[in-house]
Amino acid sequence: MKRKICYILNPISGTGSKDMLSNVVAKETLKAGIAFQFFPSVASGDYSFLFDTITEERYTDVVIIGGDGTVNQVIDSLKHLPVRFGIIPSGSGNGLAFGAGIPKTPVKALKVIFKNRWMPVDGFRVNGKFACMLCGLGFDAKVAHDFANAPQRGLMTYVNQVFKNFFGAKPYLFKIKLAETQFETGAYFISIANSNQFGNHFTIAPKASLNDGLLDVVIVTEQSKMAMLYNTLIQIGGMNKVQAVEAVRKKRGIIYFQTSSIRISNRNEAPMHIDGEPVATEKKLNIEIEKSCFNLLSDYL
Ligand SMILES: Nc1ncnc2c1ncn2[C@@H]1O[C@H](COP(=O)(O)OP(=O)(O)OP(=O)(O)O)[C@@H](O)[C@H]1O
Repeated sequence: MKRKICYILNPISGTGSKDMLSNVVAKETLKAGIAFQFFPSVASGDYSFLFDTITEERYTDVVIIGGDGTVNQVIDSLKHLPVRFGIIPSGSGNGLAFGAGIPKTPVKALKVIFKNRWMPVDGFRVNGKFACMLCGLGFDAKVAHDFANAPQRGLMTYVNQVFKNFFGAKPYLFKIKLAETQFETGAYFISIANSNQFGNHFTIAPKASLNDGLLDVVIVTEQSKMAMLYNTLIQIGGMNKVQAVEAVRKKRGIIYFQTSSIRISNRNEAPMHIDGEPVATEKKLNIEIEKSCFNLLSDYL
């Protein structure tokens, strides 16, 4: 079947000029001899208006020009259609794209798309809500909420929000429930990761794979701020080993394990984000992997 690309471009993601970017994309796609059309992203995140167009006009690929929030919304809306998804990273973090080895430079990202190689990727559900990259509770979610209210996007705004929040950060109380064990712990934040990173190559879950059927859970427990900084560096550096799930228990420092499902009682209603987008938090969370639920254009495998 002849390829036809539906580009969905978010005009407000990240900080770069979208006019320049769409010109590059159009020029390179024409050069590659592939039919295409641009569609704007929508703030509601509901792309059902594209169902008929994609089916009737036989689009084979949907390529998102945006960040993780847009990637989440587009894939959640359209993954039941027989299309492959691609990403031209142009958000502030780009955690899924970078986790899948997609380059930041648009021309290089387009090369990956034109190669037409893809891999199945897992998603997961948080109380039924779709996630493809990362769900966070606590500190990083507070940062995501403040970032969403900031007048500007981009990496520098994100870094500013991290510093602003760091000194006032407090631990929240959680109960972790796994098939194998359960325990209560105070924690600054919990990351439930499918991609290995928050974005910007900040690898909070260095052993995470996009298609192993497992979520990497990282619990940064109650400890001094200095110890938290030190242990987070150890975690990012890949020196904190993944524990066997049967051996997971309450401990100081950072708890790191892999599981296909987890239940969390969020006792103090710690704030929550899904794929970097702030969402209303919930007291009881049921989180489950959705194995190989979409195909991503990537030559990473
Ligand atoms: N046309 C639009 N107008 C206003 N907002 C939009 C529009 N399209 C999408 N959005 C919103 O833009 C927000 C941010 O998008 P996105 O996640 O792509 O960028 P980012 O936050 O800068 O990057 P990242 O998530 O990688 O950090 C999402 O909440 C999405 O709903």
